[in-house]
Amino acid sequence: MMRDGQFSRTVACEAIEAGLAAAGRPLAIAEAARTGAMARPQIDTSKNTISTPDREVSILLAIDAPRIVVLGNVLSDEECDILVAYSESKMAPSRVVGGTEGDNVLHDARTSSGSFIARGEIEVAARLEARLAAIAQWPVERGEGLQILRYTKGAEYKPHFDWFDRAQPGQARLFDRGGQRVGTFVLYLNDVESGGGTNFPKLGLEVSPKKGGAVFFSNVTADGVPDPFTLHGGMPVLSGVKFVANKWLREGLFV
Ligand SMILES: O=C(O)CCC(=O)C(=O)O
Ligand SMILES: [Fe+2]
Repeated sequence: MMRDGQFSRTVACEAIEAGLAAAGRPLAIAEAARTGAMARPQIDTSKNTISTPDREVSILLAIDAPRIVVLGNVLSDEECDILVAYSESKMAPSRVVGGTEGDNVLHDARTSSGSFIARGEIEVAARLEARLAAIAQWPVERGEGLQILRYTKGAEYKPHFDWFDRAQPGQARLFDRGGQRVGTFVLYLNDVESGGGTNFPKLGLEVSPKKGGAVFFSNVTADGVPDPFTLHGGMPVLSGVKFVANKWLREGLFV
């Protein structure tokens, strides 16, 4: 594409992505076919650790399909504390995507409180975003901001999918800004006294919250279609409090 007589790859990519989104096509898959790039976020689990620009992250568990990777040492204790302190002042009851207009609504299935930190809003967020981009080999520009959640005793998030469903009223328009949610990081920001694991009921798997650790899962299969085995939830907190940060990775640019 020409702009001021020069070829602009960014502008060309944006135009292609906008066209594919309008046609309802999976962006990352089509782009992967065209450029040889990856179709979904990918974590290299061939070694026991991953080097990021500023931190060695450890791999604690890896499952191929659905793709799930449990990670340790993703954040320092201090980074966790900063994110919790920063977000606590602006917590509001969590909502789920569910309105007929694609809006967010209150729902019994999700009883946490939450707040958003936009990409790069604070230095710690920017640092973490660069780290997660290195871990998942997925550009920062294809990620949403951070969603911080606080679960007090008894609070939970019942099993659900993170991907958007075109067939649901109101959800189709969520694809307009960045396409499908192809990957999820749930980052644990504190140690929970009891309860509060992230469970995958179709797999019989429960990930225990561990401060600074995380679970990553790919919401789509290698073919780019939603993976029903990623059904997951936040188990009720039995004692103590639980803080997590969610980071959702999109198939296209999230701007
Ligand atoms: O709190 C958890 O362990 C999971 C949270 C989650 O799945 C979500 O917020 O979408
Ligand atoms: Fe989720």
